[in-house]
Amino acid sequence: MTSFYKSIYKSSLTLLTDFYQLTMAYGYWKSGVSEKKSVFHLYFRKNPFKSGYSIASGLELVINYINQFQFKNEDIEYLKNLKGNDEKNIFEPEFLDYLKHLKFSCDIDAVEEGTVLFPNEPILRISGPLIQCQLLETPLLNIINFHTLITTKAARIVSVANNIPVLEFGIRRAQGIDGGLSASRAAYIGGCSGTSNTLAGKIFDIPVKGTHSHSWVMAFENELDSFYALAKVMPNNVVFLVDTYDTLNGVKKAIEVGNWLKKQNKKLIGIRLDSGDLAYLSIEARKLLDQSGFKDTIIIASNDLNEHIISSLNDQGAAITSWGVGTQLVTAFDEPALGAVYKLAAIQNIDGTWKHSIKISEQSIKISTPGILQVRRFYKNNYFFADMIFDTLTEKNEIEPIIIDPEDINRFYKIPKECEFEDLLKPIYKNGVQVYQSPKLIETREKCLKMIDKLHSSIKRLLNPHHYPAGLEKNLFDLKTSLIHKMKDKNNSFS
Ligand SMILES: Nc1ncnc2c1ncn2[C@@H]1O[C@H](COP(=O)(O)OP(=O)(O)OP(=O)(O)O)[C@@H](O)[C@H]1O
Ligand SMILES: O=P(O)(O)OC[C@H]1O[C@H](OP(=O)(O)OP(=O)(O)O)[C@H](O)[C@@H]1O
Ligand SMILES: O=C(O)c1cccnc1
Repeated sequence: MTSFYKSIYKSSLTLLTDFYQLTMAYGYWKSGVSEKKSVFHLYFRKNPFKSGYSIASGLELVINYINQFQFKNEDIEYLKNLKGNDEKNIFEPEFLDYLKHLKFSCDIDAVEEGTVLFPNEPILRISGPLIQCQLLETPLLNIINFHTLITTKAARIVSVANNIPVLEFGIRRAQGIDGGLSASRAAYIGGCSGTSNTLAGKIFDIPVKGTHSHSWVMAFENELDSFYALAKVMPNNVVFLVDTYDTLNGVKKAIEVGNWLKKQNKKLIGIRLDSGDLAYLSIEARKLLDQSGFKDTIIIASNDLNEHIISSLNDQGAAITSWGVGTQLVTAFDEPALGAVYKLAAIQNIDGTWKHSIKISEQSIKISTPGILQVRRFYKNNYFFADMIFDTLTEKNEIEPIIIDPEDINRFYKIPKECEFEDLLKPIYKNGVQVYQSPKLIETREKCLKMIDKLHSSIKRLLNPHHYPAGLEKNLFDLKTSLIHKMKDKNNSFS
């Protein structure tokens, strides 16, 4: 998949960053702090779509990005010629030389793709020279924000689809070429069964699927001729779009051609409905198909579907056996950005000890969490029980089995002794060397589906999902509270 990056983006992606990252990098270098060891976390503050959970996604693309991270001659040439307001070069040659020889040397720990995750839990933890951590902020957010958003959307759609396949049909309405490719990949991780996006199929090894469009029907004298033509050209892959003129009439014509296919020892695989009342039409279509002996013929529905419409159609008893979902999935239509952030959480002192860093805000949701964090997931009876964010600087034997939600201190939970646990952040890079290999995409998809099974149904429901118990380990909560008080005192004092 790395070759995909090389072929689509022929030149380097290192400058795919906000310009202020480069000016700050210059500032760190000039101030002599560029090599100070620092720790940053990437996390989101709230689940998108009013969901009870999210799914971490995008790590393999992060790895691809990091593996090409290097200032190439062409990047340096570009930066060299940038002028400030005074018409002078912004960056001095020694700094550009430093960038030219910069070699990625950070540690990265990450939550694996397809993992269920909750607000404030780091998806990525980056530790290393301040300058490198800073330069990575924008691209890491770009990749993880979009991927996690779309995988979460797909998981929600798949979760209401009652084990019926969901096909991703979105490339025509996606946010540009990379938006479309990334969305196809992310949607597959979230449980979609295939994509109509053939390049995504080729690059990411996702099953490609499809029917035909209205223009196929319109290109022939009449609907019946168009169905016969398709049946003759592709007798093993016949799915007719039946709504070009009149849906139920279209179904009858599909049945006529289906009978012809039977005589050729072939099968009418399916029909697709793309307009009108999908509940009523699917039920009526099913009756017509069954009466004519086409009990196995599938009914695919499409038309601006989303998780709410699919859920409603199921409640209405719709006889749909496959869903085609495009626009609303690949654009995350109802909430088009995840809003994950990247915050400095600790910085090393000269003596090797760590100084905790915190960002204060009037909005408690925006106050960052200090420390070198890890996420511990507790299990009970094979279900997720609770998640604890703790500071790895806290001595092991001092970690308390109590978690407190920093946004609502009335939500605190005691972890029973019998709970098993797993730490979610896994080593991906150590001192700049990759120590993790991404699984195959199909394995990530399976893992994601299995993991969603371990979530209690109350957390998965679309409307007002139950709040999953997650929060800060007690010591970390206390540390954060005392730092907030300290910072407020310090910044409010006029002496
Ligand atoms: N029974 C149903 N219950 C709830 N929503 C439905 C039902 N049937 C269709 N929808 C959804 O309603 C929305 C609008 O459907 P509508 O029937 O107005 O479209 P349409 O008439 O086919 O229009 P167009 O031809 O522009 O696609 C779509 O998102 C569709 O998926
Ligand atoms: O509705 P989505 O979830 O995005 O699914 C993809 C849509 O793309 C096609 O529509 P087309 O571009 O032909 O437009 P139309 O059906 O709306 O006329 C297809 O018939 C679906 O309706
Ligand atoms: O193959 C299909 O049926 C398809 C593909 C893209 C968009 N809508 C439908």
